[in-house]
Parts: sequence; structure tokens; C-alpha cells
Amino acid sequence: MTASSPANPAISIRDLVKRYAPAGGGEAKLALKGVSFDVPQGEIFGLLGPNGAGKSTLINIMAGLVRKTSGSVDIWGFDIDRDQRNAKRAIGIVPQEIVFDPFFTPYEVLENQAGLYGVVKHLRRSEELLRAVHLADKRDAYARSLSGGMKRRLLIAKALVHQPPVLVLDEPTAGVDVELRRQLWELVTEMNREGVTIVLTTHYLEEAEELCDRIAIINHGELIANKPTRELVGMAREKVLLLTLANPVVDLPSHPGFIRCQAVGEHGLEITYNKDKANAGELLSALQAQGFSVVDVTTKEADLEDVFVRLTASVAV
Ligand SMILES: Nc1ncnc2c1ncn2[C@@H]1O[C@H](COP(=O)(O)OP(=O)(O)OP(=O)(O)O)[C@@H](O)[C@H]1O
Repeated sequence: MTASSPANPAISIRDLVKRYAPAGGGEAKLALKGVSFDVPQGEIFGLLGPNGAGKSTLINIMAGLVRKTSGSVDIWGFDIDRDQRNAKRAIGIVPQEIVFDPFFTPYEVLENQAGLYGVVKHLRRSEELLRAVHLADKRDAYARSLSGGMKRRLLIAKALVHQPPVLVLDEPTAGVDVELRRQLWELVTEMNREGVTIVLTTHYLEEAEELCDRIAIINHGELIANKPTRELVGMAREKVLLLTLANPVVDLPSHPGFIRCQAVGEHGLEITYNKDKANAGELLSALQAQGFSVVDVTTKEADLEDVFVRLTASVAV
């Protein structure tokens, strides 16, 4: 694997278009409308988007499972058309669905996969990979006897047998419980620390916010954002003040800095304001001046979800 120098992106996508041919006389579906972006080396890159946005199409094109209509995709410096073999060897894909032959053991699953990639015996790393995904003690168990979480970890190991510098995970934690989600996050972070560039799709904004260095948002086949996570979250200008008042709320206070103000229960107020235009201190003083006696205050920052909702809502269908 030598094509990419440290300065080059791990993945480079330019003007990518995918038009699905019409099925049964219907209309053709433009699933990707000219998408361009780079995935920097060494990062954990999140690809977000509502259902049907085009994420799987994009991943399947990278994996060589779907043919693009036009545009270019380079993986680790290898063009997927001109240098298909090297491009394929540079990427490991962890699919969403769990598919194993139930009669193979984890060790055999990895050995078979290594065989498929032509990894010679002495360069195989099946034992090491089983340790890395915390499945060494399940080396010889039948795949069918593994728990859902173990199967997902085995899929990650399977995607890494040919030592790809780029690992793509399609919805790695869809439908898994909180505990298992944490374990998978840790595993992904460990792989990244070892130098693997990670691309993941997710529906969980919390997951993207926690794990990803950079996030791209795709909506109706178009890229509508691509920013470092902190910057994207910083786009949320709204902040919320949750107040408990000494007396029951009768009239609502007013202030030019308010975006919204509503009563919550008998003694509570929820005030949403633009943090560029007002701060909590001046809002509290204004409330006091209007005769409101505040006994407790908490604040809430807007998060990625607010940005996501705003961005995906504002783009025309
Ligand atoms: N084989 C296909 N033939 C026709 N249309 C397709 C095909 N595969 C996907 N599409 C359409 O292309 C669009 C993008 O689908 P895609 O599966 O890439 O979205 P997604 O972002 O991965 O969604 P999800 O999160 O639900 O998996 C959708 O409108 C989908 O219906």
C-alpha cells in the first residue's frame, strides 16, 4: 500500500453521480447528484444523512458493489476504475447486516477471508485480530453461538484481515444496546489510534458527535455540510435557560434576546435565546427587573441534532 503520501487524503471523491436505472418503467432515481469531498488520513469521518439520502450508495460505490454513473473515487490514491485491485485492497468494509456461515469458527472466518484476499499464510494475523476485537477466547466457537455484539466485532476483524489503511463501517451500532455501543466506540477508537482511517455512517447524532473528527451531511443526494465536528456543533447558535421560579408562572417575561419562552409546569420557564445576541446574566437581570424571582437555573447548549435538523430541513426536495 504505497500510493498515498501522508499529505494526500485517504479518500477523495469528485463530482460523484449515481443514477439508478428505472425499475419496471418508472423514473430513474438520482441517488447522488455530484458529490465531492475528501476524507483526511488518520481521521474518524462521519457520514450522516436521513434515510434514503444516499449514504449506502456512496459506500457501495467505494466498496465496488455499485457502479457509479460518473465522477471519480480515489481510495488511498488508487482510482477505483483504473486501479481497482489496489483500491479494493486499501479499504475494509464492515457491512450493516451480519452475514456469516454459522458453521465456521471466528478463526476460520478470518482465515477464509485472508484466503480470499490472497494473504499468504505467514502474513496472516487471525490470532492478533481476534485479540484486538476481544474475541480470542471465542477462537474455536461456532459463529452461530456468538452474541450479537461478538458477531459485530468479528465483522470488524474480518474487514481488517488484509490490513487496509481505510475502514468503512456502515451503521456499526444500528439497533445495539447502549453498553454494546460503548464497546464498539472503544474498538473503533482503538483501531483509529493504531493508524486506521475510519469512515462511518450513523443515524445516531450523539455517536457522530462523540466519535468523529469531521462530519459530512448528505441529504437528497447532495453534500450539505462537511466540517470538523466542533465547528459543525458550533453552528448551533441557540442556547436554552431552564429556570425554576419561586412563584407560579402567571405571565411570561419578555426580552428582545428571546427566541422562545414557555412555561414548563407550574414553576418552570424554558427560555431559548441566541447566544450571539444575549447572555444568561443579562437575561436573568431582566427577569428580576420584571419581578420574577428565580430559585434555580440550568443551561443547555444546542447540539449536533439542532444543526442537523436545521440543515436537512432547509434544503429543497
Ligand atoms: N438499487 C436501487 N434501485 C433504485 N433506487 C435505489 C436503489 N438503491 C437505492 N435507491 C434509491 O436511492 C436513494 C438513496 O438510497 P441509499 O440506500 O443510498 O440511502 P441511505 O442514505 O443509505 O439510506 P438508509 O439510511 O435508509 O440506508 C433512495 O431514494 C433509494 O430509494
